[in-house]
Amino acid sequence: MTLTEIIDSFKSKLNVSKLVDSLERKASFYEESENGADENGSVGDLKYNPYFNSGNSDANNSNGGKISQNKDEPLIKLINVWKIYQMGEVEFAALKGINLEIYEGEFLIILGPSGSGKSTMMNLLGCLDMPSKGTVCLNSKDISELDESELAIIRGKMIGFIFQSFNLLPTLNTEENVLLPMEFQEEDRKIAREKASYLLDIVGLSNKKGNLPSQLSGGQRQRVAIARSLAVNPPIILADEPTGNLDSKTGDYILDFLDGLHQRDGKTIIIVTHDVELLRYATRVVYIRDGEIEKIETRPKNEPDMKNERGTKNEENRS
Ligand SMILES: Nc1ncnc2c1ncn2[C@@H]1O[C@H](COP(=O)(O)OP(=O)(O)OP(=O)(O)O)[C@@H](O)[C@H]1O
Repeated sequence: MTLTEIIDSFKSKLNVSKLVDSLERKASFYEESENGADENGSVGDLKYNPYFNSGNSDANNSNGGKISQNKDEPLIKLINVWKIYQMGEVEFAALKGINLEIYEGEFLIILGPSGSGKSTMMNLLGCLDMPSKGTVCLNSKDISELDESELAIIRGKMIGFIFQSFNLLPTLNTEENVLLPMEFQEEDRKIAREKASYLLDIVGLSNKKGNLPSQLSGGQRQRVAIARSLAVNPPIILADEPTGNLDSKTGDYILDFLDGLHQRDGKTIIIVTHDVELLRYATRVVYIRDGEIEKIETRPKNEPDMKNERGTKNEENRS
């Protein structure tokens, strides 16, 4: 199947939730370790690009990936949200009355043990699934009032997804995987290729444009996934265990990269994870257990002792 045929078939459905559901959610474990950066670029060493950041280009988000709404309004709001899975006669409540507001510019971590409801929450925050009860608002719009194609469009513009299993299309090469969301947004082909080229440059994969996912390491695949998530310059990056399948050194690169997007570009980052190591990046932590919010903690970003903790860890990794 050619790229055009794949895109056409996706467009005809415009139902990304089904697409995502059907994509592989469980990644194979990559034992290989890699440096996290290629010779022609290092992850985390972001160059400022006015094309993406100035807001006066013809990028899809004409405000340069920022939101023009009232800053006092949450970007995403969950009001008494329940998710109940039906298994034959049996019902299971994976989320029980969640209330949460997420604001522009946060680095929010949703932390909980296995089975606590993190992925279920991520699917609702990303509008990939609908709640059984309660309301989810994206940019002040109740998503239940949008039809599937309206939802796919607003989701496509607002949210970049990073999954632990990368969710790259196996038959598309690196560049084509990054181009895919821009094709959905009907981006001009030439501009789209320029953006893909820029994004692959900043994630250090300019020399891997023609490689299929199977010809990349785990860390490289995750970097392709990050480049793809940034393709339409979304204001929100939503990541499900973004380092779950990476060695700790590559994981640190990926997190530093996301941290740069947060600190430098003001992007709103939301990560769901069970890994307490990631908390040092957060401005707010939501602890969930058994489908309920246990507590919410606001954290000073990059406290000195946290930096030391990170420095020590990186030193250990280098040795
Ligand atoms: N489609 C489904 N049908 C029935 N039960 C489900 C379904 N999806 C999830 N669950 C249940 O809902 C609960 C929350 O699942 P979820 O995947 O959100 O947890 P999680 O915190 O992401 O777990 P993990 O960290 O192990 O991925 C679990 O008990 C799980 O068994």
